Formats: sequence, C-alpha cells, structure tokens
Amino acid sequence: MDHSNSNSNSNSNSNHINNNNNNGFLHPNLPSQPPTLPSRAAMASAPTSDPKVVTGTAGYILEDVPHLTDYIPNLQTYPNPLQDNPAYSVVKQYFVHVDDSVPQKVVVHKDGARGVHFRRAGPRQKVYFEADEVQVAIVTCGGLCPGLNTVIRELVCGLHHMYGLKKVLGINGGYRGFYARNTITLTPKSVNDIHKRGGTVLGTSRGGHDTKKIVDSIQDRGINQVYIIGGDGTQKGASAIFEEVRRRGLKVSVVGIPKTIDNDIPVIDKSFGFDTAVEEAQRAINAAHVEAESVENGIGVVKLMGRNSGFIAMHATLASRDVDCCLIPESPFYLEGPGGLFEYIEKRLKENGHMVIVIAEGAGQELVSESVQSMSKQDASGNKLLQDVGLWISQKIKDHFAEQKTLPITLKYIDPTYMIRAVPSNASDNVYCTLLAQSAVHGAMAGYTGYTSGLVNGRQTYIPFYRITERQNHVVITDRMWARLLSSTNQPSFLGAKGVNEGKEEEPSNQLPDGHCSKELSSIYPAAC
Ligand SMILES: Nc1ncnc2c1ncn2[C@@H]1O[C@H](COP(=O)(O)OP(=O)(O)OP(=O)(O)O)[C@@H](O)[C@H]1O
Ligand SMILES: O=P(O)(O)OC[C@H]1O[C@](O)(CO)[C@@H](O)[C@@H]1O
Ligand SMILES: [Mg+2]
Repeated sequence: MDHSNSNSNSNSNSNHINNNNNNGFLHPNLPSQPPTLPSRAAMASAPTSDPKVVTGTAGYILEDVPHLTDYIPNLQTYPNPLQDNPAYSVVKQYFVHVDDSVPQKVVVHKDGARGVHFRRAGPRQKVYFEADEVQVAIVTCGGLCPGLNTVIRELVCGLHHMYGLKKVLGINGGYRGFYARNTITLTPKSVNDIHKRGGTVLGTSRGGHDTKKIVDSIQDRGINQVYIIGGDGTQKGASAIFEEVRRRGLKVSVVGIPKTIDNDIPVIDKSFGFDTAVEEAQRAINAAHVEAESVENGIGVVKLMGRNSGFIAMHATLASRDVDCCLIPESPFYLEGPGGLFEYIEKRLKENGHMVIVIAEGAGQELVSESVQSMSKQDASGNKLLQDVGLWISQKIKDHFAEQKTLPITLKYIDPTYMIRAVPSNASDNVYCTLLAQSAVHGAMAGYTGYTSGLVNGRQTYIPFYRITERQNHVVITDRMWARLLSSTNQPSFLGAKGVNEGKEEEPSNQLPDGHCSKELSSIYPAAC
C-alpha cells in the first residue's frame, strides 16, 4: 500500500491564516509566499474561531475548516487503523493528500483566478483519537427527510467497522434531547436495517437549542465526537456548539451533516433525500394527471414542499413532463388579467382539455396573505408558518371559472407533502448518505471540527459552518434550469423586463459568479474579492 503521498498532520504544510493576523494574507494573484502561521499559544487564547483562509498561486484560495490543534496544543496522533484493514489496503493511495482540495467553481475562464476551494474529505494517515477513548453522539434535528436513518446507520457502522469505535449514543428528539431526553445506545446490530424505514429512529424536534446546556451535557457525558444531522437552522446550532466547545478548550469534534428536503443549503451540489423526494412526487403528479385527463376540463393541482426554495417543484416538473404550470416561491405570479394564471389555464384547457399545476408550498404567499386575514405565526425554531397555498389556489381557480360560467372545470387537489417526506431514501440517496457519513467520520477522526460534510462538484469535502449558514440556496429564475422548465411547460414567466433584470442580480444557486466571495472571506480578506 502506497502511503508516500500522505501527510500525517493535517495542518502541516498549509499556511493557515487567522483574521487576527491580516498581514499574513496573500493576494490570490500573487505567487505564494512563505506561510505565516499564528503560534499555537496565540491560537489557544483566541476568543472565537476565525475563518481559516489559505492562499496559493494563481488566485487559489482554500476556505479551510478548524482543527482541534488550532486550540489544543501537542495533541497525540495515532496511525490510522484503516492502513491494516484488508478491505482498504488494496486501494492505491487510500489516504487523502494534505494538499488535496476541491474547487467551488468548475467552469473557469483561461485567465481567471483559480478561486475558492474546500478541503477534500477522506481518511488521513494519522488520527487524533484512540478507539477506546471515543464516546460518540448522534442527533437529528428539524423536519424529516428521506435518508436520515441511512446516515445514522452509516455513521454507526463506519465508526465501528473502520475505526473500531464502539461507544455510540443516539440523542433522542433533537437538540433538546441533550439535556431533556434519554439517549439510545447504537450498535451496528441495532441499526442494521433502519435504512429501509422512513423518518429518524432518534426522533427530531424544532426549537430547544440551548448552547450552554447542550455543551454541559456533552462535557458531562464525556462525548468527544458529535454528529449533528439537520438543515440550515441545525447547522447554525452546530456552529454555536462548536464555538462553545472551543471556548471551553474541549477535545470534541463537532461535525454537521446537511439535511434538507427543500435543497436550500448553499455550496453543496444537492442535499440527501432530494432525489427521493423528486421521485416520490412523480406518484402524486401522475395521479393528478390521471384525474385531470379523465374528465372534461380537468385540472389537477399538486402541492409540494419548498418553504423558500422551489427545487422539488422544479425538478419534479422537469422529470414528469405532464405538468403544465409550476409555481415556486422565487417566481412571483399573479392570477387576473393578461399574462396571468387564469388566462393561461383557460388557454391550456381549450388547447388540451386538461392540465396539471404543481405549486411549491412557499409560492404566492404574499397573494394568500392579501386575501386571507392571518396572524404571522412561527414554529418553535422561528420559521414562518405558511398558509396552505394549494388549498387557496384551488379555491381561487374554482371561484374564477364558476363566476365566468363559460368553462365548467373539475379540479382535484392533491397534497402529498408529508407522504413524500416520510418515505425511506431511494438507492441513489442511500449511496450518497453512505459517502456523506463516512466522510464525516474520517474528518472527525483526523481532528477536524466545526465543519459540514458535503458534496461539491461531485467530490466529498469539509465546508466551514459559516459558508453553509450565511445564506439559503434558491432557484435562480434567470438560470438555464428555470428556462428549461419554462420551455417544457410553456407557462408564462409572469415577469416583465423589470423582473428579469432584478432576477439577474441574484447569484447562481451553487456557483458563485466570478470574483464573488463569501461575506466572511470578503470581510477578512477584501483583496481576494
Ligand atoms: N440561529 C440558530 N442558532 C442556534 N440554533 C438554531 C438556530 N436556528 C435553528 N436552530 C435550532 O436548530 C434546530 C432545527 O432548526 P429548524 O427547525 O429550523 O430546522 P432545520 O435544521 O433548518 O431543518 P429543515 O428546515 O430542513 O426542517 C432547532 O432545534 C432550532 O432550535
Ligand atoms: O411541518 P413541519 O415539520 O414544521 O415541516 C414543514 C417544513 O419542513 C420542510 O420539509 C423542511 O424545511 C419544509 O419544506 C416544510 O415547510
Ligand atoms: Mg430550515
């Protein structure tokens, strides 16, 4: 087995730069200069963790993730037990090279800067934990999503089979479970077939994040690796836990695994469970189509999830080809008058005799609020509670055609949202969940912390929390994908020239345009942006 290209200490050779130390920054277009490393002692006393930015030649930027050695000096390392594992020892260069990174942008111009990169995930030659000392905790938070059980299963099995870690606790019922609920012991046997079930065997919740109480519980239970599976809110909570763990100087790796059926987490290619959701949505769309085409002037309306982002609706529409109109939160629409929804419905019914409308739950919320008196309510996590736009739009369509009396319609409304969210993950999501979980484990064992494990341009990476939590991923209606959808459904864009220009100012969903930097990067390192 060739380990010659591997490096034992993840931090060696890199010019990690702390924003307390601005003079260490290199302009990305300048040749690389000798690294300026803050001393271990200086790092240990730093009150909060600062983004770690490494620069190289030709505009190379690595937005690196924290490491336990950033604030705990002289940590002991151990050989990675995988080097003796017969399953892996045949793999050429199994261990990831310390300088491997993955570009955020794969479309480049010949004179452009190399741009932002993330640390490549995978096993390192040296690990920072001995099997017997490790107590692991796994928690799931936020809404359900297909694949949660697969991630739990693969974390438990990966920790056990790859690294010999036997003490794994499941935290019951989300964040508040750390201090208010029981824990479950998880073993490869107990999780053996949970990937075939929907939901999460650990239970989940919204609200209840109390950083101090959670870290007290981590400390009291002697937990030193925490795997936190959840969406944007959960990753913000994970970041707060990491900061508190670091402030207390604890040897605890805090790892996020991004989960959201809405696919609204930025940077990553897509979130697990999304494929399954799009596939499952086909069943509802097929049913709506069958109902609609069986009667004269039949209309099928299907509501899909997507609080602020219409990815499920957009992909389900593109996959189905039976959908005549897709409405998403990012593309405002209107009902009455020229270019409005009612005019389009009438045209489509006259042409085709039936039609299918897919609407994301967050679409048209401003229209619903205008016509329905409602108090603005929030869930326990502070997310705005939405009105049922599917019911609302179905009633509006029925009322409109009843008033008109020229076109008698039959409308069937299908709301499969929770059925879609509760199914087990499909085969491709299962493989994706396995890679995510294994990557998360390799990173924690290698001493990395304060990161989310995620797929970027088809490669597993470690992404600093602030890049995951700083914004939400939205469908960009001036991107090619939305144009494909418009051309496949033939629906009106509901946009005047003004709207198009406004849309163009948004950044593409998972790719930053040339020269665009994250808020963190531009604040600490304006020269790069
Ligand atoms: N800003 C924040 N800081 C700390 N904790 C947070 C924050 N926002 C949310 N949380 C906590 O994260 C957990 C999950 O949040 P939320 O209910 O918003 O779901 P989510 O992780 O965004 O997932 P999804 O939106 O996919 O359902 C909750 O326990 C909540 O208290
Ligand atoms: O009813 P719950 O559990 O609050 O979840 C609903 C929300 O969760 C999500 O599935 C994920 O955020 C949204 O699409 C949806 O609005
Ligand atoms: Mg969320």
